[in-house]
Amino acid sequence: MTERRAWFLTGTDTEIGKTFVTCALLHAARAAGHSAVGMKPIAAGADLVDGERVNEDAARIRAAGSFDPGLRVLNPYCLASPIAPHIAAAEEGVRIEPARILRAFEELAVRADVIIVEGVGGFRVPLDERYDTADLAVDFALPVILVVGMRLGCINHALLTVDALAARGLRLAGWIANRVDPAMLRFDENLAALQARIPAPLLGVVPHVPDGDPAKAAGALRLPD
Ligand SMILES: Nc1ncnc2c1ncn2[C@@H]1O[C@H](COP(=O)(O)OP(=O)(O)OP(=O)(O)O)[C@@H](O)[C@H]1O
Ligand SMILES: C[C@H](N)[C@H](N)CCCCCC(=O)O
Ligand SMILES: [Mg+2]
Repeated sequence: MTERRAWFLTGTDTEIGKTFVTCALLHAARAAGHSAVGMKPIAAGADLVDGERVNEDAARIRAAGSFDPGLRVLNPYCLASPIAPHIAAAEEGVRIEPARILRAFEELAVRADVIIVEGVGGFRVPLDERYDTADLAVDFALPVILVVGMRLGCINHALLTVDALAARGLRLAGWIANRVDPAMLRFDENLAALQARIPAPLLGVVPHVPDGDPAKAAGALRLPD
């Protein structure tokens, strides 16, 4: 039997390709013969489909997995507005309970040998007045994958995230450079600056895929050892 492996995937910001890379990693894992699923514990922004709230990230992650664990297992908290989640939750009177998220994770994890959990926004996004996504990563107790959205400003964001992970005792299993901005100037020099400073393996440089199909980026990536 294959050993179960799971990671918490975070990024340098919102809209930098966490979902894109999560899906590409799931495709890469499946191509290597693994049963692979993703999870989006908390999402902000939803459409109503047949009376059920569906978040776009959750739908993309659901489509990329080996099997469908059910939308509310894959995405236990789906808030309506595409805003900071603690504000969306407060507006709806929802309290985010970490225990419910961890139960859902166990439910899907028993059926897969590769699991990728996508955070929300960057690494320290509040979920209520005291708890944030860094606390959630600690509660998951998983090694972390960091997606760096390659655009001006990402070096600072990446290094702050690396420091924040270390401060919580989390292990950075690897990082991925995602070419979210294909027009970034001095790409190679920026990549070299990050490689020299991030104390973890580079798992891949994801090209800009014009049609946004993450399956086409799977070959540019590997899972952490
Ligand atoms: N390498 C890439 N090539 C082409 N398009 C990309 C790439 N990476 C990301 N994108 C596109 O950029 C947009 C933002 O990416 P994505 O939704 O994955 O970001 P995110 O970090 O998950 O955002 P959020 O914080 O909302 O979860 C999407 O439209 C996605 O398809
Ligand atoms: C709605 C959006 N796409 C993200 N899912 C939420 C990003 C929250 C960012 C909060 C912040 O750091 O200011
Ligand atoms: Mg996302």
